[in-house]
Amino acid sequence: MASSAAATDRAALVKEFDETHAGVRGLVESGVSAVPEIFRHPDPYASIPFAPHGVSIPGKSMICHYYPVCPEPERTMGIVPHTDPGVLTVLAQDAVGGLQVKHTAEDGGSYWVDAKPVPGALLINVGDLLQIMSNDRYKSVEHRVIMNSHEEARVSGVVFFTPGKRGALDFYGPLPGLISSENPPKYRSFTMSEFLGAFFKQDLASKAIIEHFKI
Ligand SMILES: O=C(O)CCC(=O)C(=O)O
Ligand SMILES: [Fe+2]
Repeated sequence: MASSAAATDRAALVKEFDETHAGVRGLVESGVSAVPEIFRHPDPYASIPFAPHGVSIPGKSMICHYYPVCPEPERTMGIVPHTDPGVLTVLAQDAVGGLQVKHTAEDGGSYWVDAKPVPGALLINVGDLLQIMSNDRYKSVEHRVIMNSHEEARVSGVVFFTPGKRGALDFYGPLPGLISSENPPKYRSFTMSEFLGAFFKQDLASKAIIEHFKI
């Protein structure tokens, strides 16, 4: 994150620029070919461990899924049951539907519930890392996609948020503030490279990562 001194300097420079009334067109007309410093924003996520990842910020990745029309949808699966490995997932689906979430009832029995498409809505999934960081306060959600249409292809867009800090000394595990003698850690700590290594070694099996780091 930029220091407050740097932020103040930038604010002063922007004000000075505004007062010239040159505007961006003025800059172009005077032949400026590189983006001036005042238009370059400091990375607001630089000091945040769970930074979302855009063009240059590690920790966020986007996948778009295309599920083609299937002549026998009941004989296949769009995506097999799994939990997402990261902290949070943000998902947008079209109107075709097919996403299902596993619900476990109080008697321990479980069944699949349709996550019906709602126009304009984004769906947020808790991932394995959030389950670990919260020491099981939040549980990662098991989900799958069934092929439920004979006529229409399905499209979804998914953004996975994972920690941006991936150094050899950046450890993850249950957050210290949540741990006490009544609530001892249920998971050991690990680096992101160990976590991602464990994820890529397994197939998509639900909760496998959670089990891997359990104490
Ligand atoms: O397509 C969907 O609705 C779900 C995709 C998904 O679960 C995933 O990419 O992890
Ligand atoms: Fe998923």
